[in-house]
Amino acid sequence: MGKDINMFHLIEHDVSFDQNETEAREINDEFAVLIPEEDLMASMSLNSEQQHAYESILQKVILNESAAFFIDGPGGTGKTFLYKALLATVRSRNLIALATISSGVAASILLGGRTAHSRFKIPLDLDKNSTCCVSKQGALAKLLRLAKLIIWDEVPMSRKECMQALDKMLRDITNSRLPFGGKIIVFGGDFRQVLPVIRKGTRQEEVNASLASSYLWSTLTKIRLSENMRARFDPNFSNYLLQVENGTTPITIENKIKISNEMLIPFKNDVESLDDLIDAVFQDIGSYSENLSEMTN
Ligand SMILES: Nc1ncnc2c1ncn2[C@@H]1O[C@H](COP(=O)(O)OP(=O)(O)OP(=O)(O)O)[C@@H](O)[C@H]1O
Repeated sequence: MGKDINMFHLIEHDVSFDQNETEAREINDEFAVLIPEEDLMASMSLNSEQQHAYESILQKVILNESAAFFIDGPGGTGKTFLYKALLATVRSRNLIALATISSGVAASILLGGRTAHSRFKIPLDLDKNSTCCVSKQGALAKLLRLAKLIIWDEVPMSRKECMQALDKMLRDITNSRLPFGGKIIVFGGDFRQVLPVIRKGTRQEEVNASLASSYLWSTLTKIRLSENMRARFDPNFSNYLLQVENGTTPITIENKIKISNEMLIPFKNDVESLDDLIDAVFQDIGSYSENLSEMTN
């Protein structure tokens, strides 16, 4: 547990926080999250797989029906694009949608995004009986009960006990036996990317630690995205990426991935080849300072 600020005697009188004020702040902060125009428009340019996911999830929000999804998609298939469309649509109806993600850096990609550990108060030392440090009467519990949609991206890299702790806590604060207390949860990620880190663990131990090995896995509706939107104008490259992720690329004798010749920049010398590489990857790098969104995309 954190320390009480009053222990440090920084000022003469004790600092106390009013429960109602804290509640109001937690909730107002969520209502105050900006909704970018481009996220609102995103729902109009979804591909057919994203559209199917978007409609299935939104229908549950509209009907207020319990549901838990897993969006399974290799890198670049538009998972983040889909979350942005969902968050914007739900928030534009003046409803609370919480955006969380397993890693800190990535939390900044989704507006209002927080790490799942911080948002749900998941303890760092976890075992199968752990639950989140959320008081049933507290401000966070109230916010979670109000939330119409909870998104947790990059879930394959978190240990299953994290999602199980969330499940237990939500059942507790909602007094419900339904998975995740009947809330609408969208997990997403790609098991081909990063699995939970287990110190000196074997591949099997990593798999056993992941959500796919949890009792929760069978309760999730799986929706697959397969069209690589990042490399959609380059089908050869997008097929190649999929082969790498599926472990089906040809490998060289040193057990390294073989990159096909058309993807290689021929070596001339250190300086020229580095320039060629930068030009090939970034094309018009000088223009990026004027257009940040082009750089991030
Ligand atoms: N329907 C769409 N229309 C136009 N652009 C899209 C669409 N879906 C995704 N994109 C674009 O494709 C790129 C990849 O999408 P996104 O970042 O959402 O993929 P991702 O599945 O989250 O990838 P990763 O797993 O690598 O994080 C982004 O530039 C995004 O803006």
